[in-house]
Amino acid sequence: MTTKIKICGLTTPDTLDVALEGGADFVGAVVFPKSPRHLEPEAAAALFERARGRAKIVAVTVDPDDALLQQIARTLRPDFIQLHGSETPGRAERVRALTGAGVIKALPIRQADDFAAADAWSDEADHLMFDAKPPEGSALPGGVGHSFDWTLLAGRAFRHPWFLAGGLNPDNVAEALRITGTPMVDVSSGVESTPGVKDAGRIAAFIQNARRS
Ligand SMILES: O=C(O)c1ccccc1N[C@@H]1O[C@H](COP(=O)(O)O)[C@@H](O)[C@H]1O
Repeated sequence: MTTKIKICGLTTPDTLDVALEGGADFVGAVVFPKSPRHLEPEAAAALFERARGRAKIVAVTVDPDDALLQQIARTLRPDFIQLHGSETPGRAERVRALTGAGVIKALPIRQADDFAAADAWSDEADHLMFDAKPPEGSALPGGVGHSFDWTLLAGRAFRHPWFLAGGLNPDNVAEALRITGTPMVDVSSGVESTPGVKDAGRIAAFIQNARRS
């Protein structure tokens, strides 16, 4: 089966177009003011309209309150809300009701027992995303280019197609696919020249290398 690809934290028309022309399946807008990739919902809506119907639009959020979810639903109208904070499974139903979007839940992984949280989400999330636990003191829960030990995924099965995230880049995505057999990959800082600045060549190379694997 073809690997599904999500390019996250896009902030410019040029780099969004490279992702779309390369055939990205998901494109992500980060709505989190502490992130160097942050876009206000209205700005994200204006930028991502060109992606509608071409790739699934994902709003990446961290513990969003109801008002923010409603604002995102009204403006950006994403296909998915990515929950990248300490949301509980009980929150998913409310997220769906407020936004009409599907739910991607990111779970931070450092060691084998971190996968225990996946069980409680298996009925609640459309897709789980296994991302590396960020280093101590990091201001961001994701988007920091940190990876976890991919062999921790060996022999695990999940109810829905899931994403591998954290520290992926054009040079390691083939190996990540070989080791984990993940059906979906997600990348942000690994296709940037500096934090928050996407690099068109790296986006194209990432997609090409993921597809070739
Ligand atoms: O990208 C961000 O700034 C961000 C902010 C807050 C929550 C999540 C964020 N990014 C997500 O983290 C993954 C992994 O990032 P990376 O590839 O290791 O840089 C990214 O794809 C986003 O889904």
